[in-house]
Amino acid sequence: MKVIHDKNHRGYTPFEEEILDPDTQSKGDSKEGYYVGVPIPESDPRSRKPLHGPNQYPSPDVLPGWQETMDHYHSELIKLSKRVSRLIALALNLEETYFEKPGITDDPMASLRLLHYSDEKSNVELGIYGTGAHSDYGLITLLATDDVPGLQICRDKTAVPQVWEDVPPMKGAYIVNLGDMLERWSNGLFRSTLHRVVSQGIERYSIPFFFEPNYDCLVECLPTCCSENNPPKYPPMTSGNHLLSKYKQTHKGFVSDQKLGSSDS
Ligand SMILES: O=C(O)CCC(=O)C(=O)O
Ligand SMILES: [Fe+2]
Repeated sequence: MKVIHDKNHRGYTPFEEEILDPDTQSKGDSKEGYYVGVPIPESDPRSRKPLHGPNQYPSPDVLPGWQETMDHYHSELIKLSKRVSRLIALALNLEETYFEKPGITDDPMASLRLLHYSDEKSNVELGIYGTGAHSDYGLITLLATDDVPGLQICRDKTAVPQVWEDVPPMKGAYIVNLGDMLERWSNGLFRSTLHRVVSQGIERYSIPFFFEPNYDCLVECLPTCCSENNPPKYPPMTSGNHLLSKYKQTHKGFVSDQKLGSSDS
């Protein structure tokens, strides 16, 4: 297929291509998806960075208006994510626009993903999931779902055994999941949400929007989140390296080329 998932992490991913919890799952997630990122033309110098480049759009003859609709929705979700980030900044005793500052999310690596789950029923004992347990990688995720249940969260990631709760679908609302980078920035004050999809044997559609900081943004403990008695718990890391290492672990089909600035971590 021409629009298959490419080195810039855009396009189509087939069923079972992603495996979000390799330790627990006996096979890949029973979902297919389509990634749409920030559209960056080849002529733009930013396209030399890993995970940056043009989107893959189906031909307008097949899906007229699709490109315009996706690009518009994507850009609206960036604006909404920034508004939500202001609440988080205020809660962390930071300037309201802290996360919008140059170098943080002024050139974000935001991915919209159109997901379709098959009617395969999940089986927790056999390690078969719609989506294996994971937390998202960035700052926040805005998740829109249809009215088919299946999403579950685990409030306490460290509890043994883990307790999973259903998240009922809510019309017209986004589910906001906190990501790993926010957990690291806030020194664990905000914890990234552990979640999974246990499919009920009914097809399901969802659209997560992953709002991730600039590729080169260094995510390190915020000054308002540490003290002498509460030193930083996580080493600093860049947003880009975190994403690249996660994609390599969880996507069978992901092969990033060695563009400027990419490194394994
Ligand atoms: O389909 C859902 O409700 C969740 C999907 C998800 O967690 C993800 O793609 O990261
Ligand atoms: Fe997720």
